[in-house]
Amino acid sequence: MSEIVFENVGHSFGERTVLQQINLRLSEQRIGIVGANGSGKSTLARMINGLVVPTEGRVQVNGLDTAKKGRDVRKQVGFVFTDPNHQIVMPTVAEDIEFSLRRSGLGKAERAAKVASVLERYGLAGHADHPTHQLSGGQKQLLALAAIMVTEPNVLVADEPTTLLDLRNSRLISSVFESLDQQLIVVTHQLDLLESFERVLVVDQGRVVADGSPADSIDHYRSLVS
Ligand SMILES: Nc1ncnc2c1ncn2[C@@H]1O[C@H](COP(=O)(O)OP(=O)(O)OP(=O)(O)O)[C@@H](O)[C@H]1O
Repeated sequence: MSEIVFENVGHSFGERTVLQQINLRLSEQRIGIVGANGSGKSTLARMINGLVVPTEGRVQVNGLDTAKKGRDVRKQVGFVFTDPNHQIVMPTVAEDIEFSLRRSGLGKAERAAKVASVLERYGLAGHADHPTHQLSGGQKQLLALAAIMVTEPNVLVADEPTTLLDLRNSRLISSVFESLDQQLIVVTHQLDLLESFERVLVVDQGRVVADGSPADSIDHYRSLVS
């Protein structure tokens, strides 16, 4: 399992401090992050692959400092954005997934086999040749996830990966998450997704205010809003 370490981390956008005094050692397989809108969850998640670098302290992934080794960190950490339009780049579903393998060094047949396997796993097998712009929002979310997972990252960070999904596809993602071998860190407002996770963090006004089992953390989160 990977180890992600936050050491006295803070982040400010200009004058605005959005995260402060974050100290974490994340080595569990499945970790959830919950909290109110604007509390700093996405900023925290983006720090794990160096998309956002701390303005105070440091973040390390398996010993690599995200501020200094961003490229190497991103080879290990796949990131799925809330809005799949941010990461879909190719005209068709299969091409988009294959695009992720362009630097893999794999031959054409191996790439095709990997693409076929993730299409199947993410419920997109019937859509291989569909234009990506014609997919529904939920199908785009599945495609964005498939295009990251085909690269087999050590860590997957997903920022609200089920917001656009119907019940069936949300269950599909839930079962995919349960079967992943990789470390998984999910920011979500869908609390039932986290029931089987090892650890859940609650972020409130830029701080981690609870950190424990899903039941305890979710109780704490509920108490913040009641
Ligand atoms: N690039 C940026 N420049 C300035 N402020 C930003 C930027 N990105 C985020 N913020 C601010 O940082 C704060 C935390 O945002 P963040 O997206 O991390 O919250 P969140 O907990 O993920 O919220 P949500 O649940 O609504 O997605 C917000 O007040 C937001 O306006």
